[in-house]
Amino acid sequence: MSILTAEQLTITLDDRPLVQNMSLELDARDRVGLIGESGSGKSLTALALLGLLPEGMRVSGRITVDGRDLVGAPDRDWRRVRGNTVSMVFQEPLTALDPLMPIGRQIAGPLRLHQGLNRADAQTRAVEWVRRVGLPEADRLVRALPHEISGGQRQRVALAMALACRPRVLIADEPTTALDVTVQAQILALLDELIEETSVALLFISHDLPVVAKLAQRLIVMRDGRVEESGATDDVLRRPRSAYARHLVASAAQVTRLAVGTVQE
Ligand SMILES: Nc1ncnc2c1ncn2[C@@H]1O[C@H](COP(=O)(O)OP(=O)(O)OP(=O)(O)O)[C@@H](O)[C@H]1O
Repeated sequence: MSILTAEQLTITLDDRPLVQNMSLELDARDRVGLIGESGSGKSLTALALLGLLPEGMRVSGRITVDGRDLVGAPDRDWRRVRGNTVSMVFQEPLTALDPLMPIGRQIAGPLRLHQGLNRADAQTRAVEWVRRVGLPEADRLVRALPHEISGGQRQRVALAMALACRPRVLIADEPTTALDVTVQAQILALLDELIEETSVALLFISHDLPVVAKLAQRLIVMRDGRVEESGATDDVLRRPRSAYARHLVASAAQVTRLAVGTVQE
């Protein structure tokens, strides 16, 4: 049985469809990339999978976690899943972090809530995670507030928070878009290592095809709220079927050629 599925997922606001008939399936160790231009419905899909859609949006279709349909389920059922079975990181880590709480306590919070660890054990685990995500002086850093560390470090903390409870699915929505290119590459390499090590299934959302292609084995291409094309990453890159996917691949190839040209000059 798949861990997480969406079937015929449709999201509407005032009868206007924003996402239509979206389907996806995530099994253990799957790495799926969701790609499309701005406004294509990627983030709303992610929020729907977490039961976090803005007020007023309506969802139809099915979203199952371990076979159980959660569309229309009460928030207490979603809370049991969110941050536990299905976890997330977003573009701006500050949105996930409490500005007034030391980062160690923020990583420890979900461990106490979902895994029932006591304060001391949760804090010890938080220090281990801070170390694991490559942050220096973990013992000291757990006492820092989010604004006292850099953007890249904050995204490492967000990854630690997301993975500490050993979720089975990680949804990462543009997790490196706000970072500069060097830091972006470091976070992607860390993410790659962590998902390999923890066997977590990954849904990686981005508008940047080369970034997605590096991490994902399968791609889902969205446009105007619909799935335009999906398939193995290699197939989509080599033989894009839809005009839109061809355009994405051609633009990415052009950017790569330009970048290579710059290096050679
Ligand atoms: N809170 C909201 N209220 C009204 N419309 C919204 C809201 N959030 C998103 N939309 C609309 O839903 C559609 C899909 O948006 P979504 O944010 O999912 O796109 P996206 O592919 O994630 O884009 P981006 O890459 O810019 O984040 C867009 O037309 C957007 O304008």
